[in-house]
Amino acid sequence: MLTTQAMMAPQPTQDAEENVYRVVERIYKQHYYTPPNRTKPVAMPLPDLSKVVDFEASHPNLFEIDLKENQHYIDSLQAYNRECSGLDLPPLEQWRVYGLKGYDGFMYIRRLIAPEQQYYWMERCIKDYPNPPNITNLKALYGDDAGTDLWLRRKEPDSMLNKLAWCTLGYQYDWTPRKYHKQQPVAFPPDIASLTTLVAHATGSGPYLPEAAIVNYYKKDGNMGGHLDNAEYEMKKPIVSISFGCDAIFLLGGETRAIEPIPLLLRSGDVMIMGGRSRYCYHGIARVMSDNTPEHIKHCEQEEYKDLCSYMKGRRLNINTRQVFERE
Ligand SMILES: O=C(O)CCC(=O)C(=O)O
Ligand SMILES: [Fe+2]
Repeated sequence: MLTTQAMMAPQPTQDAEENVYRVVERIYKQHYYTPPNRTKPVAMPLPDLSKVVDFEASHPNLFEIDLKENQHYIDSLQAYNRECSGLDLPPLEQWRVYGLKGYDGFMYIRRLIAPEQQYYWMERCIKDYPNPPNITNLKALYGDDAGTDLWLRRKEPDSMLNKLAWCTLGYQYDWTPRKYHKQQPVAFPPDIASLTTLVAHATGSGPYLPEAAIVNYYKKDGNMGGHLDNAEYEMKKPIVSISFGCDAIFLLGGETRAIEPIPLLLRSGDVMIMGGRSRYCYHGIARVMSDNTPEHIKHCEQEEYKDLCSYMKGRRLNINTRQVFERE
């Protein structure tokens, strides 16, 4: 997978029929144009969003999934997780889980992470995860320590916070050969491990060992090109993907770019489980909806999170985890 446009390998030109993924991506992407009497480009108006699947509304391709069968196991796991990292998730019977027709193994949990908890995760993403020994996109450009204390140093003239695009946790993925380094991984954050293990168990994908994660930092109107995540040796285990900040239009495509992708609206606090067929499908972020900063971020009432929330206006964060190696 590729996180910044700068890192994207040039794509061979394909006609529209072969690359319908790209065609749909262009529809939703933020475009700019420079009117004749202006010097600065202006944003084009929003495209028609009526085809975007919104998990907050009903849609013929969505169906609700009942997880109650796993209740006993999840109760104990949840108690354990709450103790070790204070994840304050709703009880399982309140989880609203959706499946998507045609994508066996794909699940979407709506509003799993309450606004209060979202502040915690956004703070971790911005203040902690980019610090060494974790690796960020800044390392290749500015050296090993470039990701250190980005938040504390945000007001310094040479602050690099705005250039942060991704950080990798656990087993380090090397973008050039597109492989994982098998050497001793960097310690995986226990809070992300608890949350994603719990989600995987609750949705029937346990045991799950999150061994690598990517945190993506999207700027205003940002996007991520369509890609496959197929570098993991274990592909039967899902990618667990969590959204924070502005809404985004995610495209879930097929096994090739010739299959038309479905646009999905991802919202802050929602969790997506890309398992089964969807684990092998092209996907990406066509657009961050920067005008839709959620209320609890736009008008944060909590003193300690006000600065963080003001930074998050127009932005989006995503944490996604992978089990890299086959076990048992
Ligand atoms: O930001 C997202 O929701 C998608 C991220 C993604 O696909 C990736 O990092 O591989
Ligand atoms: Fe991906």
